[in-house]
Amino acid sequence: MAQSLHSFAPPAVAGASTRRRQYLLPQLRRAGALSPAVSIRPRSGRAAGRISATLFQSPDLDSTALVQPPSSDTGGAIDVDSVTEAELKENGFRSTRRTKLVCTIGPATCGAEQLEALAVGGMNVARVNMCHGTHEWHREVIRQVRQLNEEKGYAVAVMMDTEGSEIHMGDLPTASLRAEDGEIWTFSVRYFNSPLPERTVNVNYDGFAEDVKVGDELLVDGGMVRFDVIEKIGPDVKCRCTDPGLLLPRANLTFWRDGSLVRERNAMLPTISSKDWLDIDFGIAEGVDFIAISFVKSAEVIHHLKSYIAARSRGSDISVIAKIESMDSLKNLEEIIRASDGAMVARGDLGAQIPLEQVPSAQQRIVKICRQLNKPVIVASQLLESMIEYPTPTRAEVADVSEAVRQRADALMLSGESAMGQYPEKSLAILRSVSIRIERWWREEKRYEAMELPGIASSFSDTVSEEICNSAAKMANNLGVDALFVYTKTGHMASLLSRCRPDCPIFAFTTSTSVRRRLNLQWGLIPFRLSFSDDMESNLNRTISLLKARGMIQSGDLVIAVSDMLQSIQVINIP
Ligand SMILES: Nc1ncnc2c1ncn2[C@@H]1O[C@H](COP(=O)(O)OP(=O)(O)OP(=O)(O)O)[C@@H](O)[C@H]1O
Ligand SMILES: CC(=O)C(=O)O
Ligand SMILES: [K+]
Ligand SMILES: [Mg+2]
Repeated sequence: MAQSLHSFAPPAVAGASTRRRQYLLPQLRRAGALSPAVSIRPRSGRAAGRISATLFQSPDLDSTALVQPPSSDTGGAIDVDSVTEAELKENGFRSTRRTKLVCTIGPATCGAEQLEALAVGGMNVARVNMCHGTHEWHREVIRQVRQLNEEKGYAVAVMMDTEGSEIHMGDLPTASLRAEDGEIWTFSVRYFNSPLPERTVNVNYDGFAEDVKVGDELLVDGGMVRFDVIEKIGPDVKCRCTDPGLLLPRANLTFWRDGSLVRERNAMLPTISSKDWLDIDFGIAEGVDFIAISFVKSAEVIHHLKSYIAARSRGSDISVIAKIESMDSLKNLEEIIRASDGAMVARGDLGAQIPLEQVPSAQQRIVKICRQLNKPVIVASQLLESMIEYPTPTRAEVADVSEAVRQRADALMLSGESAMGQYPEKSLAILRSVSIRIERWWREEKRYEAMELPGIASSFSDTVSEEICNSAAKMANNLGVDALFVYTKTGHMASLLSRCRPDCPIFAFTTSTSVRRRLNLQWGLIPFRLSFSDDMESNLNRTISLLKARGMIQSGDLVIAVSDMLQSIQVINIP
């Protein structure tokens, strides 16, 4: 029997069903030379060009043969996020933040001024949660972010997070309701025409009243508030509050029996509901950069969605992020991450599905697998939960943020802290300062972790890229260079460098604004948009003069450059 969820949203349009044909994704193949070449530029006088340290270079890749007319739309321009530019100028390369920051946008931050304050404060990605708000509301947020990017030179990417078909409460008559110890509340699947009776909340899952049993424990938001089920009356389930607390609109519900999570027919619910498909169509139409899929159970759903996106939005490169927040997703973790473009450790719901004490090790495992498979990973939920109400974090929260940074997660995420909290900007500032401090401590202590980075390439050309990036990152550490430069059309080489988590920042030059925004989620990357040719010599000369003119690099800086056109490693002393 098909299970159904009430979406508490306009009814799904007929035809937008979940049954879609599966298409095979054309494998992205990077064109490029296969021959690795290592060349070293003299520490002074760049005009001397590439000198004889070339290890191996095929004759047709001779630098003179590579000169090509620059692409037409070049201008002389180089685009970089204005916040990063200011940071580079002020503090120099080394002090830039490597950990990326995602902010959930909600009522506290949806205005233009607040969005700009977050952009200035270092928000790399704005997340909108489709659990809340209307398409009009989300469209307006996305439009404002894009406008800020265009007018003020930020490069904030947009992530849409699907609702997913898990069981949750409906909307509430007020922003929150407080349940007190011993109170009797009704959880109902009934449709109420008029305002909800007192101490009553809706449940979105039709099978709820049938599935729960008297004696079950009902957890709101993974245990923030708890109830015992005491009686079932048709569509109504009467519960006694045992752990008091605040009920928030659409809070997640789980029920437990004899110490384990109950997964009755709700386990059959689709990962992507019909409402989610409508939201995904909306996200594609609005050109979001990332779509995060809630409650992923298997790799199949990711393949399915990726082929759908490829068919619906030719040439677009929306990344699909798998949210790891269920037992099934942990069971199929590696294949899910392989299929996705990135993952989120969604600790809120994860902590409601597995015992809380298992969440830290799950986090560590997810972060590690993502790093090995070269997928960006976001650590999310409750990082600074107390800052929803208070202007300073608890010591324990700072320790939690530090641990995620120390694990070298690509990104940290604010949820309620930025969506509806009292101190969104302060919360972001805490993430920023803790990230910078821990990153620096790590470098000072030279705590190079001995993480094995397995080969992930599927072709010889990719293997060459991987070897080049691994070597370049190692050279960068050993030589103490100031920055790595990578010229990359698809962003792949940039992510391979990021995977190595080198000591210095990585300047990633890419020709497209969408690749540039996507790279914003990855550890240590400073994405620039720049039109470049296949002639690395002229690319480098042009980049160096553009960056020098803008005060982002200085004479005497030492840089290592790699590219996915000419597979080489160059050591450059900025003249
Ligand atoms: N667009 C919005 N409109 C109103 N409130 C919002 C909105 N987005 C977030 N919120 C509020 O902020 C809180 C935290 O937001 P967030 O999106 O991170 O929820 P979450 O429960 O962590 O995520 P998920 O629902 O994906 O598990 C929500 O519980 C909600 O109260
Ligand atoms: C972010 C999210 O979905 C969670 O923590 O559950
Ligand atoms: K969600
Ligand atoms: Mg969740």
